[in-house]
Amino acid sequence: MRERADAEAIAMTGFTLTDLERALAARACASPEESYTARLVADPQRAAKKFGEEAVEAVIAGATGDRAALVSESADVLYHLLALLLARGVPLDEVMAELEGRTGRSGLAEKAARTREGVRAPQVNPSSQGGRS
Ligand SMILES: N=c1c2ncn([C@@H]3O[C@H](COP(=O)(O)OP(=O)(O)OP(=O)(O)O)[C@@H](O)[C@H]3O)c2ncn1[C@@H]1O[C@H](COP(=O)(O)O)[C@@H](O)[C@H]1O
Repeated sequence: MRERADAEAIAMTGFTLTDLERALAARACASPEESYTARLVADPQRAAKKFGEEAVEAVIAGATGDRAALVSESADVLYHLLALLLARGVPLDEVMAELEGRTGRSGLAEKAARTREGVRAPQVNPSSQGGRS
């Protein structure tokens, strides 16, 4: 029941990562005294470090099965990932295009296509725009 209620609440929000990306871009030029985003964008190394810290916290929440913490930490991860992308001049659209290029091919098929030495086998899906790292 709880999970169904959560799903209904999620369906009601129209807020997207693109909305958040726009909000961060608007804050990036603010004073670092006024904006946490501006601090991160001014210092990509710090943005990367914070992203890593938040990712680890999400890992712990996921491993322990703490649902509320996983939601909260996932929000931190997404925020910090967008801040890192902004700091490094990578538009979210570029990441989405990378993901779109992976559609139509199972992750397991891609994994199986790799050689044991880690050398990438030729891509067999013509719709795929690029490989995975
Ligand atoms: N979504 C977020 C968001 N999520 C997390 N955080 C901040 O991320 C920080 C990380 O949490 P920590 O506990 O690690 O913070 P900390 O220990 O104080 O951080 P450090 O001193 O280690 O850098 C906190 O200060 C949170 O407030 C966020 N800060 C901003 N946003 C969004 O960005 C918008 C602009 O924010 P500002 O740039 O601060 O105006 C906001 O309106 C929000 O929409």
